[in-house]
Parts: sequence; structure tokens; C-alpha cells
Amino acid sequence: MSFRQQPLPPARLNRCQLFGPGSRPALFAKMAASAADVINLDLEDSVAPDDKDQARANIITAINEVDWGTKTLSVRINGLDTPWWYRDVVDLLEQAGERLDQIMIPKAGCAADIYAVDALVTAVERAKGRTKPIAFEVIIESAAGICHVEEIAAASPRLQAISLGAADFAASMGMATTGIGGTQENYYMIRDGQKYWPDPWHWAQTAIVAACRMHGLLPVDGPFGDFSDPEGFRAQAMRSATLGMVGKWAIHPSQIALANEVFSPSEAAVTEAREILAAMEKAKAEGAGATVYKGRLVDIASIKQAEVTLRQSDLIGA
Ligand SMILES: CC(=O)SCCNC(=O)CCNC(=O)[C@H](O)C(C)(C)COP(=O)(O)OP(=O)(O)OC[C@H]1O[C@@H](n2cnc3c(N)ncnc32)[C@H](O)[C@@H]1OP(=O)(O)O
Ligand SMILES: O=CC(=O)O
Ligand SMILES: [Mg+2]
Repeated sequence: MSFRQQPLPPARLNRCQLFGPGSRPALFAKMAASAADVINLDLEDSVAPDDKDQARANIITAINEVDWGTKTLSVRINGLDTPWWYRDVVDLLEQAGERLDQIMIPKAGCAADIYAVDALVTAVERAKGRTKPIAFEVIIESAAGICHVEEIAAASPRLQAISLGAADFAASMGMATTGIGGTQENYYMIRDGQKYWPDPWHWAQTAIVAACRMHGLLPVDGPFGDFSDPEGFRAQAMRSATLGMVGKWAIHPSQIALANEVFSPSEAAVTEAREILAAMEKAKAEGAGATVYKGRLVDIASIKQAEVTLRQSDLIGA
């Protein structure tokens, strides 16, 4: 047991991150009016190479002109293996106003990737006298990224969140699928003739959750490509929430309400968390560290579990 206290992640909602291509400016007002907590304007893989410059200009105009309300506003820049990323950073920081909250770094492979973007961002911020430091979020979506996830999580004080990018992750790992997230038809166990489909994303998700929790970051589940399958999305999101993730991407507006629902504790969960705290208060007054709640053990660890639910509920109520 370490003497170090585990840091809390940033106190903000991140239940749904809605993506939209920078090359489709007609979507921006709809994104701003949506119920997503985070908006990700994309310069990377949803934008064709010939459209990169125009998409960057569209995004800068939209950051400055659209009313984004209280949402966290993030732009996904191009990967460090492309010729576009430095121009993304420089133009965004020189031309977009202080409304921009965050930059998303895709395909992070090692801590030095984050360091490189941090150095450039810091230089432009100083040169331009920007007063609000830009936050970072990264996507783990490669073999290198998952192998180095812990050093990536520790790479910069700007870092607030890490997402799993199932599409590029599957490609990098050589996984035999073209599906983006969710159940994989050929990934099954068999017993007594019955098929059972385990979760192929589980280990990568838990590695991301552990690295995030160790460094006080928000762990987020990435895209679920089949937006015609709400039940598949819900199942994936509920597994992610159960593992400790705080939210999920939406790549279509139909996924926003689903993500918000799954990552908002139900009334029953909040009531139970409050009752556990009350039971433990009573136990404490009686000099006990453990007691019985609804026929099961609760002890001092249960207080911390209940507080996870109540912190999220307080953020929603705030
Ligand atoms: C693997 C990754 O990297 S994932 C992250 C990168 N990918 C993306 O950003 C893709 C984001 N999503 C999209 O581009 C689009 O949703 C697509 C291409 C999947 C589907 O687009 P469409 O065919 O226009 O969707 P559809 O016709 O169902 O849209 C229904 C309505 O939602 C709107 N809409 C579609 N996508 C979005 C969005 N991302 N945000 C806000 N509104 C949207 C449409 O404009 C339409 O509005 P209307 O009813 O006022 O006409
Ligand atoms: O960028 C996201 C992914 O799934 O790849
Ligand atoms: Mg990707």
C-alpha cells in the first residue's frame, strides 16, 4: 500500500464526447445545441487529406463564432506521423480564441509524443500571451500506446483524459475485424454447445483506467461504429462504466442520450450510496468499522465506493 493519495480527476462531466468532421461545418451548430458534455471538432481521420486546410479554417471560425455554452470544447489534431499536426497546433493557438479548452492528441505512442506537443503549445501560448492554458486529452489506439499507457498518463500536467480508440487499436494490433468496438462475432467461448461472447476490449480498457486513476485523469471509452445498434452501444457503455470509465464517444447524435444515461448514476444508485454512508455513520458512532446493509457487508471501503457515485451525481446536479 502506497502512502501516496490517489489524485482525483478533473471535476467536470465527460459522459459523452460528440465528434464531428471539421469539413462539415453545417454540423457545428447542431453539435453545440446537443446534450453532449464534450465536443470534439475533428481534423484527423474523419477529414480527407485534401480538406485539412479548409477544415482547420472552419474549426477556427466556429470556435470563435459559435455559442458552445458550458461544454468542454476540444479539437482533435492530426497525428504526429503526419505533415499537418504542427500547423493544426500553431493555427489553433494563434487564431482561435480562449474559448478553446482542449486539444486531443491521437495515436499517442509514448510520453515524448505528449512532450513534443506540450513544447509547441507552450511556446505559442507564451508568444501570443494566451492566459488560459490549453488542456490535453489523448487517444490510446496502437500497440505502442497501450504498452506505454502509464508513461503517457504521466507525461504532462495539461493531460485531463485518455480515450480508447477501438478502430485504430484493432488495426494496430492486427485484430481480425472491421467492426469499431462492441461484441466481435468471432471472439467467443463455447461450452455445452452454447456460445458466449467475451469482451475483447476489456484488457485495454482496464489498462487505461488504471493509468488514468493513478494519475488523476478521466478514462473514456471511444467510438462504437454501428450507430444503428443502440442496444450494442448501451451494452458496451455499461461494461465501460462498470470498469471505471466516465464516458463514451458519440459518432452520431443518436448515441448522445444513451451515453448520458449510462454514465449518470440512477436515482436508485444514488439512494443506495446515501444509505450506505448513513449506515457507516451509524456504525462509526457505535465504534464499528463494518456493518450490514441489505444483508451484505459494508465497511470503510464501501464509503469510498459510495463516494464515486455521489461525486458523479453532484457534478450532474451542479
Ligand atoms: C474512428 C474515429 O475516429 S470516430 C471519430 C471521427 N468520426 C467522426 O467524427 C464522424 C462523426 N459522424 C459523422 O460524420 C456522421 O454522423 C455520419 C457520417 C456517421 C453520418 O452522417 P449523416 O449521414 O449525415 O447522418 P444522419 O443522416 O443519420 O444524420 C441525422 C441528423 O443528425 C445530424 N448529424 C449527423 N452527424 C452529426 C454529428 N456528428 N453531430 C451533430 N449532428 C449530426 C445530421 O446533420 C442530421 O441532421 P438533420 O436531421 O437536421 O438533417
Ligand atoms: O480514433 C478512434 C479510433 O477508434 O480509432
Ligand atoms: Mg483513431
